[in-house]
Amino acid sequence: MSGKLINGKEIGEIIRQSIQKEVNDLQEQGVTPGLAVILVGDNPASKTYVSNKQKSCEQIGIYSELIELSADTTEETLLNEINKLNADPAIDGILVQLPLPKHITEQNVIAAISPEKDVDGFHPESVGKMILGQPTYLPCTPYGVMKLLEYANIDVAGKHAVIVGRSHIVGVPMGQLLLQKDATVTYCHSKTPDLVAMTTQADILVVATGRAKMIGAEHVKEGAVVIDVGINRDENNKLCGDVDFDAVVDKVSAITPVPKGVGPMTITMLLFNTLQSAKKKLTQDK
Ligand SMILES: Nc1nc(=O)c2c([nH]1)NC[C@@H]1CN(c3ccc(C(=O)N[C@@H](CCC(=O)O)C(=O)O)cc3)C=[N+]21
Repeated sequence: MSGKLINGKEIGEIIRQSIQKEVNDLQEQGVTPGLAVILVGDNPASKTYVSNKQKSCEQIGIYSELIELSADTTEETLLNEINKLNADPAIDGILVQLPLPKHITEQNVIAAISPEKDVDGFHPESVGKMILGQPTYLPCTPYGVMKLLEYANIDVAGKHAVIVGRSHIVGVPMGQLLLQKDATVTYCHSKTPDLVAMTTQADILVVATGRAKMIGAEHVKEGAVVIDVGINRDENNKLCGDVDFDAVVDKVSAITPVPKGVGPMTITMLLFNTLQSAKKKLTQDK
């Protein structure tokens, strides 16, 4: 049973050790990677995520800057802040915590981030390059999932990967990255008429819907690999995924838990992308 668990905390830790080594090397050359996080409003979940990101930066020697703006901040003010960070040589990566208040148009904000500092990989230029398979910042959550599969020795080529959820930040790029590793990819979403008929065909099932425990035993094929991207609170206010872990664990060959699954990998890949950005600065300056 224990061999089944894909531990994102442990795998993330292994990757962070090599990032930390590279950060140290960079610092010896006089470069400190810097990440700016902009938080608009005071959503408690967002605050927790942001403080996790900051702690992780601190731990491995990445400079981090938090810009906190009130919930009624105008789009114009936010765009001004982004422009300042675009021009700030101490900042290699800019992350605007999503979701944003409704009066702000997310696409305008994402498009304002310099693609050179787009460590989330959300800018249209980054998305385009990802789809074309060109070097770019890959979105941290799908990238983290690919690393989990790699470290868990799960070969993707020729497998049928079924993605549940079609968000621009997880579901859509997830399918793209799996496709690039030669998986056969099926996307499912809220308008899919017979979800069970689709998900039971999955060798690799990735769930990113934001609906607590929506995937049960009836959705999974015996021996499937299940990746749970969801982070929700259950009826007892306990952290849980989009997958009913207890219901499927005996049926699957491998599964990511929540917490300690995909979440820590998202942050790990954010640190990785920030390091890559800082490394570019080094070669450009010389
Ligand atoms: N521009 C932007 N980029 C993001 O990457 C982004 C975002 N906005 N908005 C919100 C989501 C969510 N997200 C998480 C990252 C790590 C954990 C994480 O580390 N979770 C831990 C602990 C969770 C806990 O204790 O609350 C775990 O799953 O083990 C969770 C959630 C990044 N997001």
